[in-house]
Amino acid sequence: MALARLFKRQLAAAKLLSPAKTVIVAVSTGVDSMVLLTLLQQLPIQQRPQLIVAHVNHQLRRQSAQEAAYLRTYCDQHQLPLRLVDWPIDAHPKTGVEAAARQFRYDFFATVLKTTGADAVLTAHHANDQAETYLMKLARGGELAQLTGMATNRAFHGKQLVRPLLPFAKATLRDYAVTNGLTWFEDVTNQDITLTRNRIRQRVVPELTVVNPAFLQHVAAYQAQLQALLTAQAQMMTQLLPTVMTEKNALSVAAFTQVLTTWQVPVLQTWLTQRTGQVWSTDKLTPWHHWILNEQQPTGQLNIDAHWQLVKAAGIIDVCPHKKRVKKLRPVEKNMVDLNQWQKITATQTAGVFEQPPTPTSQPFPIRPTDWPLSWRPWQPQDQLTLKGGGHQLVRRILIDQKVPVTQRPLAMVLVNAQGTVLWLVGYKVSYRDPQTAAQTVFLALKKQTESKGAHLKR
Ligand SMILES: Nc1ncnc2c1ncn2[C@@H]1O[C@H](COP(=O)(O)OP(=O)(O)OP(=O)(O)O)[C@@H](O)[C@H]1O
Repeated sequence: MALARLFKRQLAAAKLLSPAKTVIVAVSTGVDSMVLLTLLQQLPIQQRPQLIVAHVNHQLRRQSAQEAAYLRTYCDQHQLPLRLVDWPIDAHPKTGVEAAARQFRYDFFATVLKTTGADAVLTAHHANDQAETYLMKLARGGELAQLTGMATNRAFHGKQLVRPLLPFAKATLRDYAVTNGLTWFEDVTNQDITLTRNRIRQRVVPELTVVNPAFLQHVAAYQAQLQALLTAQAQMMTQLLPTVMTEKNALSVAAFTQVLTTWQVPVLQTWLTQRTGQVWSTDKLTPWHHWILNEQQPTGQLNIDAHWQLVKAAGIIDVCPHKKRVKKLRPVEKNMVDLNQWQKITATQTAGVFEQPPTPTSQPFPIRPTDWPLSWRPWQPQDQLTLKGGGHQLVRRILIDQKVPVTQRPLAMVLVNAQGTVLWLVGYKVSYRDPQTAAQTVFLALKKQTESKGAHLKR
């Protein structure tokens, strides 16, 4: 049948159509992920990757325990290895439960990936999920690039996160489930139309599908076109940028005005991103663009955020850190680690170093006697982590790479040893250390209590 054939093509594109590969199948027991699991099980044995089922019992609904029990029986009957974890009720935050559940889920998938040495995590996102997210982002506003949507395949903890059902409509998956007599559980919260996604799912997408039955395909086609345009724009920028930059990587106003007006804002955006390592939204850039071109104001300074300012003089624009800020930096306060104790290290983060893992997502770390005492402190500009292979990466760079919002970056904390070496950028990355060189393993754990606005939209 068409679904099975196309599905196989998706797996082949991700290079997973082989018994030599191992995949983690994220199964929620909803119809989509039960179809994903069944399609994988139906693959011919000589092509089927090794399957490991992963499930998080979020303990958010009364039927959660029933779903977990069903999946346990299902996996027993089909001889499928199952990794199941409970999200402890006392770890549920008061607000932002959805985002926190998602964070816990992906942390768990990452742990399973690491401990099993699997090649990929597979989720059952489909074309309706893609269109819903697209419409939500359209309504919310933001950068055009965000409308490109979820990728079928993206990097995930050094491996892949693959969404092989992305080309398929939910209705196609449901038909498959009914035809093949699958058992699944409906999420009762899906009926709650006060939730934005559900309102779009139940009201907007069906209406647009009445307007044109090919609506889902059209969303996918627009996203592909947009991706192609963004790629072309990025190439264009690599050609334009050198024409406007001085030897010291500042911006020459005379050269900048020679650029076609429509390209000036993207050029400014690319230049600023290269110089600051931050992403700047287009709507913020418009007034700065006017300021740069304003001949009535040949010199001056413009604060563009809490850290950076544009400086205009002698026909040159440069971007520099605020001097005032640097002077105002307070001396770094350190807090000693109490082994086997949760410690509130910031207003929103509680972390600890333990001899036994207190949560499934705790990260093992090989510790040496000379490391003690350990301390928590805010990160400093020179802080860096050791990478496997001996290289180093600046904490600043890690926060940028992980797309931590600019406002959140100063709040990040590090765990340091007695020599001041950074062992953990809390919540983001653990420094590499060869286990052979350590006497003991400790476990680094974090309880998060925050939700970032719109975090449930992140893919
Ligand atoms: N409790 C769970 N256990 C295992 N996998 C899950 C669980 N919940 C969701 N998934 C996986 O994630 C996919 C998407 O689920 P869902 O649409 O509910 O998540 P989302 O929060 O909207 O998406 P995302 O996880 O990308 O934010 C599911 O099809 C399934 O593969």
